[in-house]
Amino acid sequence: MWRPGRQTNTFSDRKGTFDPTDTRHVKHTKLEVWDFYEEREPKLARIPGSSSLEKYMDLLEGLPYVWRMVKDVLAIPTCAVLLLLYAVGQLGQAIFPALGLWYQGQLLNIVQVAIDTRTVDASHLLHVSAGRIMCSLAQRAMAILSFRVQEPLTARIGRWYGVRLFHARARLDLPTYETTNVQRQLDEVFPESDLGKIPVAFEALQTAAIFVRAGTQVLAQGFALMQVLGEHRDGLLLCVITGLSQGTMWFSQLNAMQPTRVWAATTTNEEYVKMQGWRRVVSDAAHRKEIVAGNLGEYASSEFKKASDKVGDKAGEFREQQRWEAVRQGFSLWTLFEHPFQYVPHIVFALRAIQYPASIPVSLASLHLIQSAMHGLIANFYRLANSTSSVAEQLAAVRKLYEVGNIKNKVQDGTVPFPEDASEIKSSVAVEFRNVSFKYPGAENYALRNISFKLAPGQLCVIVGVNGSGKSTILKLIVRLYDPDEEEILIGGHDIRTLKLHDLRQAISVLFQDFTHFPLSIRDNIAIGDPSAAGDDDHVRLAARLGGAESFIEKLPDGFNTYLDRPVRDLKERRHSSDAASTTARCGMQGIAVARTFMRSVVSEDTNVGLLLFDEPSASLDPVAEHDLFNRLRELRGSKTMLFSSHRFGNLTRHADLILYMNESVVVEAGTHEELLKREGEYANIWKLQAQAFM
Ligand SMILES: Nc1ncnc2c1ncn2[C@@H]1O[C@H](COP(=O)(O)OP(=O)(O)OP(=O)(O)O)[C@@H](O)[C@H]1O
Repeated sequence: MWRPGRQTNTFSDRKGTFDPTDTRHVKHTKLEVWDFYEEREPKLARIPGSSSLEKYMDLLEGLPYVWRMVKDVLAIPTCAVLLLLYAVGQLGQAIFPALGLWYQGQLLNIVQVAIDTRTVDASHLLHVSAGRIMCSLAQRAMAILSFRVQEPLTARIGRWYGVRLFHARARLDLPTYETTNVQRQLDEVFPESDLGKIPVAFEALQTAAIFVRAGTQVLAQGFALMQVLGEHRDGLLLCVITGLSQGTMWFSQLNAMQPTRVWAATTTNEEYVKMQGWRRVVSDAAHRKEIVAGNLGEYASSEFKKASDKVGDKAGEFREQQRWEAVRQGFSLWTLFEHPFQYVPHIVFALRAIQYPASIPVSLASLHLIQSAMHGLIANFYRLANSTSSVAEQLAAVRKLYEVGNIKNKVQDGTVPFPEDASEIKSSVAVEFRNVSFKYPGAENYALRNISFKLAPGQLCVIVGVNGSGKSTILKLIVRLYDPDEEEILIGGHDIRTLKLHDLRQAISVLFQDFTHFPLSIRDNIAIGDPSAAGDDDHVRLAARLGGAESFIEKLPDGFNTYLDRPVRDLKERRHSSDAASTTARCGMQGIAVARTFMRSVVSEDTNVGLLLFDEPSASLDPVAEHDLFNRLRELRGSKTMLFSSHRFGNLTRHADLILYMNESVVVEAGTHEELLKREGEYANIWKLQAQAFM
């Protein structure tokens, strides 16, 4: 935790928390007026590839998932062949450069022999030259092969995992989806934008390929280099010197590239803070009036100067100080010698050339050969070392990828099929709440307390009450968006927790108050109400007609194919039509939502829906449209049980078999309209005040 002393400013690039007084894990540096705290690196972190030692634990945990991933990827059609080609390309790129190096050494031998004996073995020369050229060609061909294969491979793996991840996310229930941990888990796996994103699985394979390739290359090049060295005077000496100079250069570059760890900065220098305060006073137009009217210009200047003199030259912004510190740290005794060290091999070469003038051309060529070989070798060594840590990161990513599929839903599935007898549904279903209490996850107060009521099959229940009284929550519990904390809900005489979730939800048609429109076409928005009939255009059209949306939809230029909110934006500077269309379309949204519900419940003769739930569908309608909708609902529901929530006391309550009048999470009064009027309680009072206006 960050325990603020008298800090006035803190910055941080990375998310993280630490205690600045914990000197074992946090390093404190004074950067002029700033106190800079950074997380100490583990001691081993300087060794390339070890900076993520803790990630190796992830690596172990990730291994079983990798096995699954490999099996999955190989099972994707044609991926096995593509992967094989990719592996060949990668291995080729590792082996051919080493082979080329060996041929180059052979060429040098030929030159050496030519100088010493004045003879050339022409066929050997031809053979070696051809070998050298073939290696170059093959190396290039392997690079092209890898590159060409990568595109279809990435696309195929991406598509396969895309579908899998889509399902992993789509299947989650509400309380699970709303959990912070689950959200974090999903965020880690789903990139914000898919643009140019390489699928995690392919990235992991690619990293593994780089790892294997770099390892093979190090071995092959090392081997070839040994061969070349064995045949050249001073080869080993030149090799060691070149290796040392290049290795150290890499090492210092690597250190310079260390990523910023978790850090924070603060200042306790009061004069610096005062300076910044005055700076704001004069730069912010909001203070100008008072500065001028109060004659504060001179005073402000002298105060600023006083503070500035006290702080002196240390008054830099934190970022600026941090930059200077980085520059300061960049200089060391080693950096002084680093550069001249690069020339040591040349000096050694020059000295030897003076000693053996006859071998100058060969030595020159071997120097070049050894230098470029060492360069490649060391670059590969570092690539290898770095890829070990990224292999660990990739494995962790693969594990997360698969774990998303294992997230358990909080609402547990039941085992009892519903309805056991299909004709049961046709005659609609009974609903009963037995002393149900419920709190939303993380909420302190009850959203429902001791709710009890009973609805016989085919009855109409209207739940009324002010906003926040708990009406919607009753409907949400019936479809098991959440489970009650206490007691039980029965549907058709069964505790709903025992019923198969799919069957239960299949038997219910629900229209939520805060219904949303999917970024799909209007047709699909309606059809989604009943996936089993989604392909039937007449069915969709009828649902739209019954929902009162057909005439509105037909007036749109693209009719049922109109997108209210197009998920793919045209890539041009301005958009005219789509916005205009969506403004007009908004008016018909309610109708589309009702049509979606009807698609499931009333259009089809042999529907399996026995219970209709409407959560304030008339909230945004004017009284005439509301009256219309009520009549339509009453007509169309047939014998189905219906629960209807509303904060208005109007038309529908008079037709209700049961009215639940709710206030502050409890049912205050229950009965028919007549019964409640007779009782002259709260319902009767409010009805008298409100209802006539809507009749
Ligand atoms: N997802 C949620 N998380 C936490 N609390 C919630 C959530 N949804 C509703 N509530 C709270 O539960 C209580 C009952 O809400 P509910 O939505 O059931 O009331 P309502 O009578 O339907 O009102 P409205 O018509 O405004 O939806 C309210 O206090 C509300 O703030």
